[in-house]
Amino acid sequence: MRQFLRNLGYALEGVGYAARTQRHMRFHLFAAAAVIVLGSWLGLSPGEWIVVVLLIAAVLSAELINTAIECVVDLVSPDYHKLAKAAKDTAAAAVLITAAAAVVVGAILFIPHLMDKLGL
Ligand SMILES: Nc1ncnc2c1ncn2[C@@H]1O[C@H](COP(=O)(O)OP(=O)(O)OP(=O)(O)O)[C@@H](O)[C@H]1O
Repeated sequence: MRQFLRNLGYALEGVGYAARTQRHMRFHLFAAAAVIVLGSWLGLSPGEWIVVVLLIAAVLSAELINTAIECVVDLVSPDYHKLAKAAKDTAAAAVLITAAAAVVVGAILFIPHLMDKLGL
C-alpha cells in the first residue's frame, strides 16, 4: 500500500511537472474541465460519458508522453541532431492526432445536444 501511494505521488509529480512547464498541457487540462462542465449541463448519457472520459485520458496521456520524450531528448541531445528532431516531431504529431480526433468526436457528441438545448 505504501509503495502504491509513493508511486501515485511520483505520477502526480509528473502531471504537476507537465502542467508547470508545458503550455499545451495547461490548455488540455482547461479544455478537459470545460468539457466536463459542458457535458454535465447538457446531460450526457453514460455511454457518452465513457467516450468523453476516454478521449480526455487519451489526450492528457499523449501530452504527458510527449513531455517525457522532450525531457529525454533534451537530456541526451541538447545540441541539434536529426534524430532528436524526429523524436520530438513524431511525439508532437501523436498529440496532434489524438487532440484532433477528440475535437471531431466531441463535435459529433456535443452538437446534437447543444442544438436540442438551444431549441435549434
Ligand atoms: N535537440 C534538437 N535537435 C533537433 N531539433 C530539435 C531539438 N530540440 C528541438 N528541436 C526541434 O524544435 C521543435 C520544438 O522543440 P521544443 O523542445 O521547443 O518543443 P516544443 O514542442 O516547442 O515544446 P515546448 O512547448 O515544451 O517548448 C521540435 O519539434 C524539433 O523539431
